[in-house]
Amino acid sequence: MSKELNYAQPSLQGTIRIPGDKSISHRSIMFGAIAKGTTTVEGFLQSDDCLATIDCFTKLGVKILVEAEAVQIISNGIDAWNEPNEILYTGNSGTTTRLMLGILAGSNVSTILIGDESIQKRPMKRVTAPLKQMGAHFIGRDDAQFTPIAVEGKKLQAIQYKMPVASAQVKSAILFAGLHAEGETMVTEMETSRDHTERMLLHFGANIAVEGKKIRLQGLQELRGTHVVVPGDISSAAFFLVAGAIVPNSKLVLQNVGLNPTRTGIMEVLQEMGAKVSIRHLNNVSHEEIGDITISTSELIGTEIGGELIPRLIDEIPIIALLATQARGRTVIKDAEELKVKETNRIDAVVTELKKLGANITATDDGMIIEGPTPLHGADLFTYGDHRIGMMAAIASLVTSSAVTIDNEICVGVSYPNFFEQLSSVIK
Ligand SMILES: O=C(O)C1=C[C@@H](OP(=O)(O)O)[C@@H](O)[C@H](O)C1
Ligand SMILES: C=C(OP(=O)(O)O)C(=O)O
Repeated sequence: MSKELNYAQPSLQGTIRIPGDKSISHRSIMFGAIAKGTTTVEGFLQSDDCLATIDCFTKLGVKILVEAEAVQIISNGIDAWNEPNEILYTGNSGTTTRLMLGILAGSNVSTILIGDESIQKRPMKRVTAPLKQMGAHFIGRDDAQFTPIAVEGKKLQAIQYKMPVASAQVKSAILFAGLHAEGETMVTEMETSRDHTERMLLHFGANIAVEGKKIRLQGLQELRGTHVVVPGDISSAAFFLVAGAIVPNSKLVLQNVGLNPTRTGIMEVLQEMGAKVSIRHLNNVSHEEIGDITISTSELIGTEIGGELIPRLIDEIPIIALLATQARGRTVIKDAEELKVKETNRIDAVVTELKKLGANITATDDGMIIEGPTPLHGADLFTYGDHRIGMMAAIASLVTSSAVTIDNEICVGVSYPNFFEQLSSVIK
């Protein structure tokens, strides 16, 4: 369904409680299903992607009760799962698809995984190849590069794996498989990526050792159900961080934001660009840091973003590109080829759509170059069915001189179902 966004010179004021982190919500269900006993989750993100994860485990016979943000998972452990009589549908979710491949590889069930049109184009060999080295058995298009993929659960062997790509999904798929493999699995990262899997392993009582970019996990450990509190998603907060900084006369307080350092690249970029941003009420929940962030309208300057920062802000790049259109000077985003294999090719999508609004932005092989500040005007924008492109377009419309229309507002439900309600609540 298309949506017209027409805000006449708004200012943004107020407080938003940021909904649950998508990565942590997925993992809370996965670990709850693997562990023996009852797991309770608080602050769960009821978005399309996370519900796809719940649906997969329900089909495997795990009992999962969802009541708004509270979830209860009752499981007798991975060995008690049923062989499903239906195909597991992972929807639009790369995280569900790749992590499930790692989990199912070492289970004792046979299953088939399929996703939506976007998932069917996203590369899976980055997980199926190392998992095969551990003894996993997959059948799928192009040597298990693309879904649908059939998985026959097998006894696995530990692996020592040096990652060729900075990806938390690849790391996590191997760690999940390693948990059900004989011996000690060691993963060495190229760059540090989000470490929610490692932290949740600790939270569920597993023995895991992390030394710099090396992670060691002893196989065949039994996990026990526990209570998990999910912090707010900094990738969702990012849209309001940028809105608060670029919309005139604005001040926003974002509560309950996850501040795990493997995710806070956008905070460093905002500070580097001169944004008026501060953090208060730092706290810890379930092995994750949280806090409240205040942001106000700022004079911004261009910056360079690359190297180890990229995995720590990978999903925020579309909205950071919009931020850069309103900053003085040049912003260079590099080392971000991974954007090409997200829900859509996010280098092409961001550059094409921001150009329609009048931005001075050029695609490069591994990112983009933006010159600013540029006044933006309205246009009909295409989301490519990608939630992060849809939300970037909505935030852009707050600073355009005329209306922006987006072709699909529903896609925001993948990670942020109440995005438009929360946006409306702070527009004055
Ligand atoms: O592990 C995760 O929860 C995620 C890892 C990242 O993907 P990659 O591992 O492909 O970089 C990120 O883009 C995705 O939104 C969530
Ligand atoms: C890339 C994303 O998620 P996934 O890989 O789980 O589809 C995202 O949320 O931006």
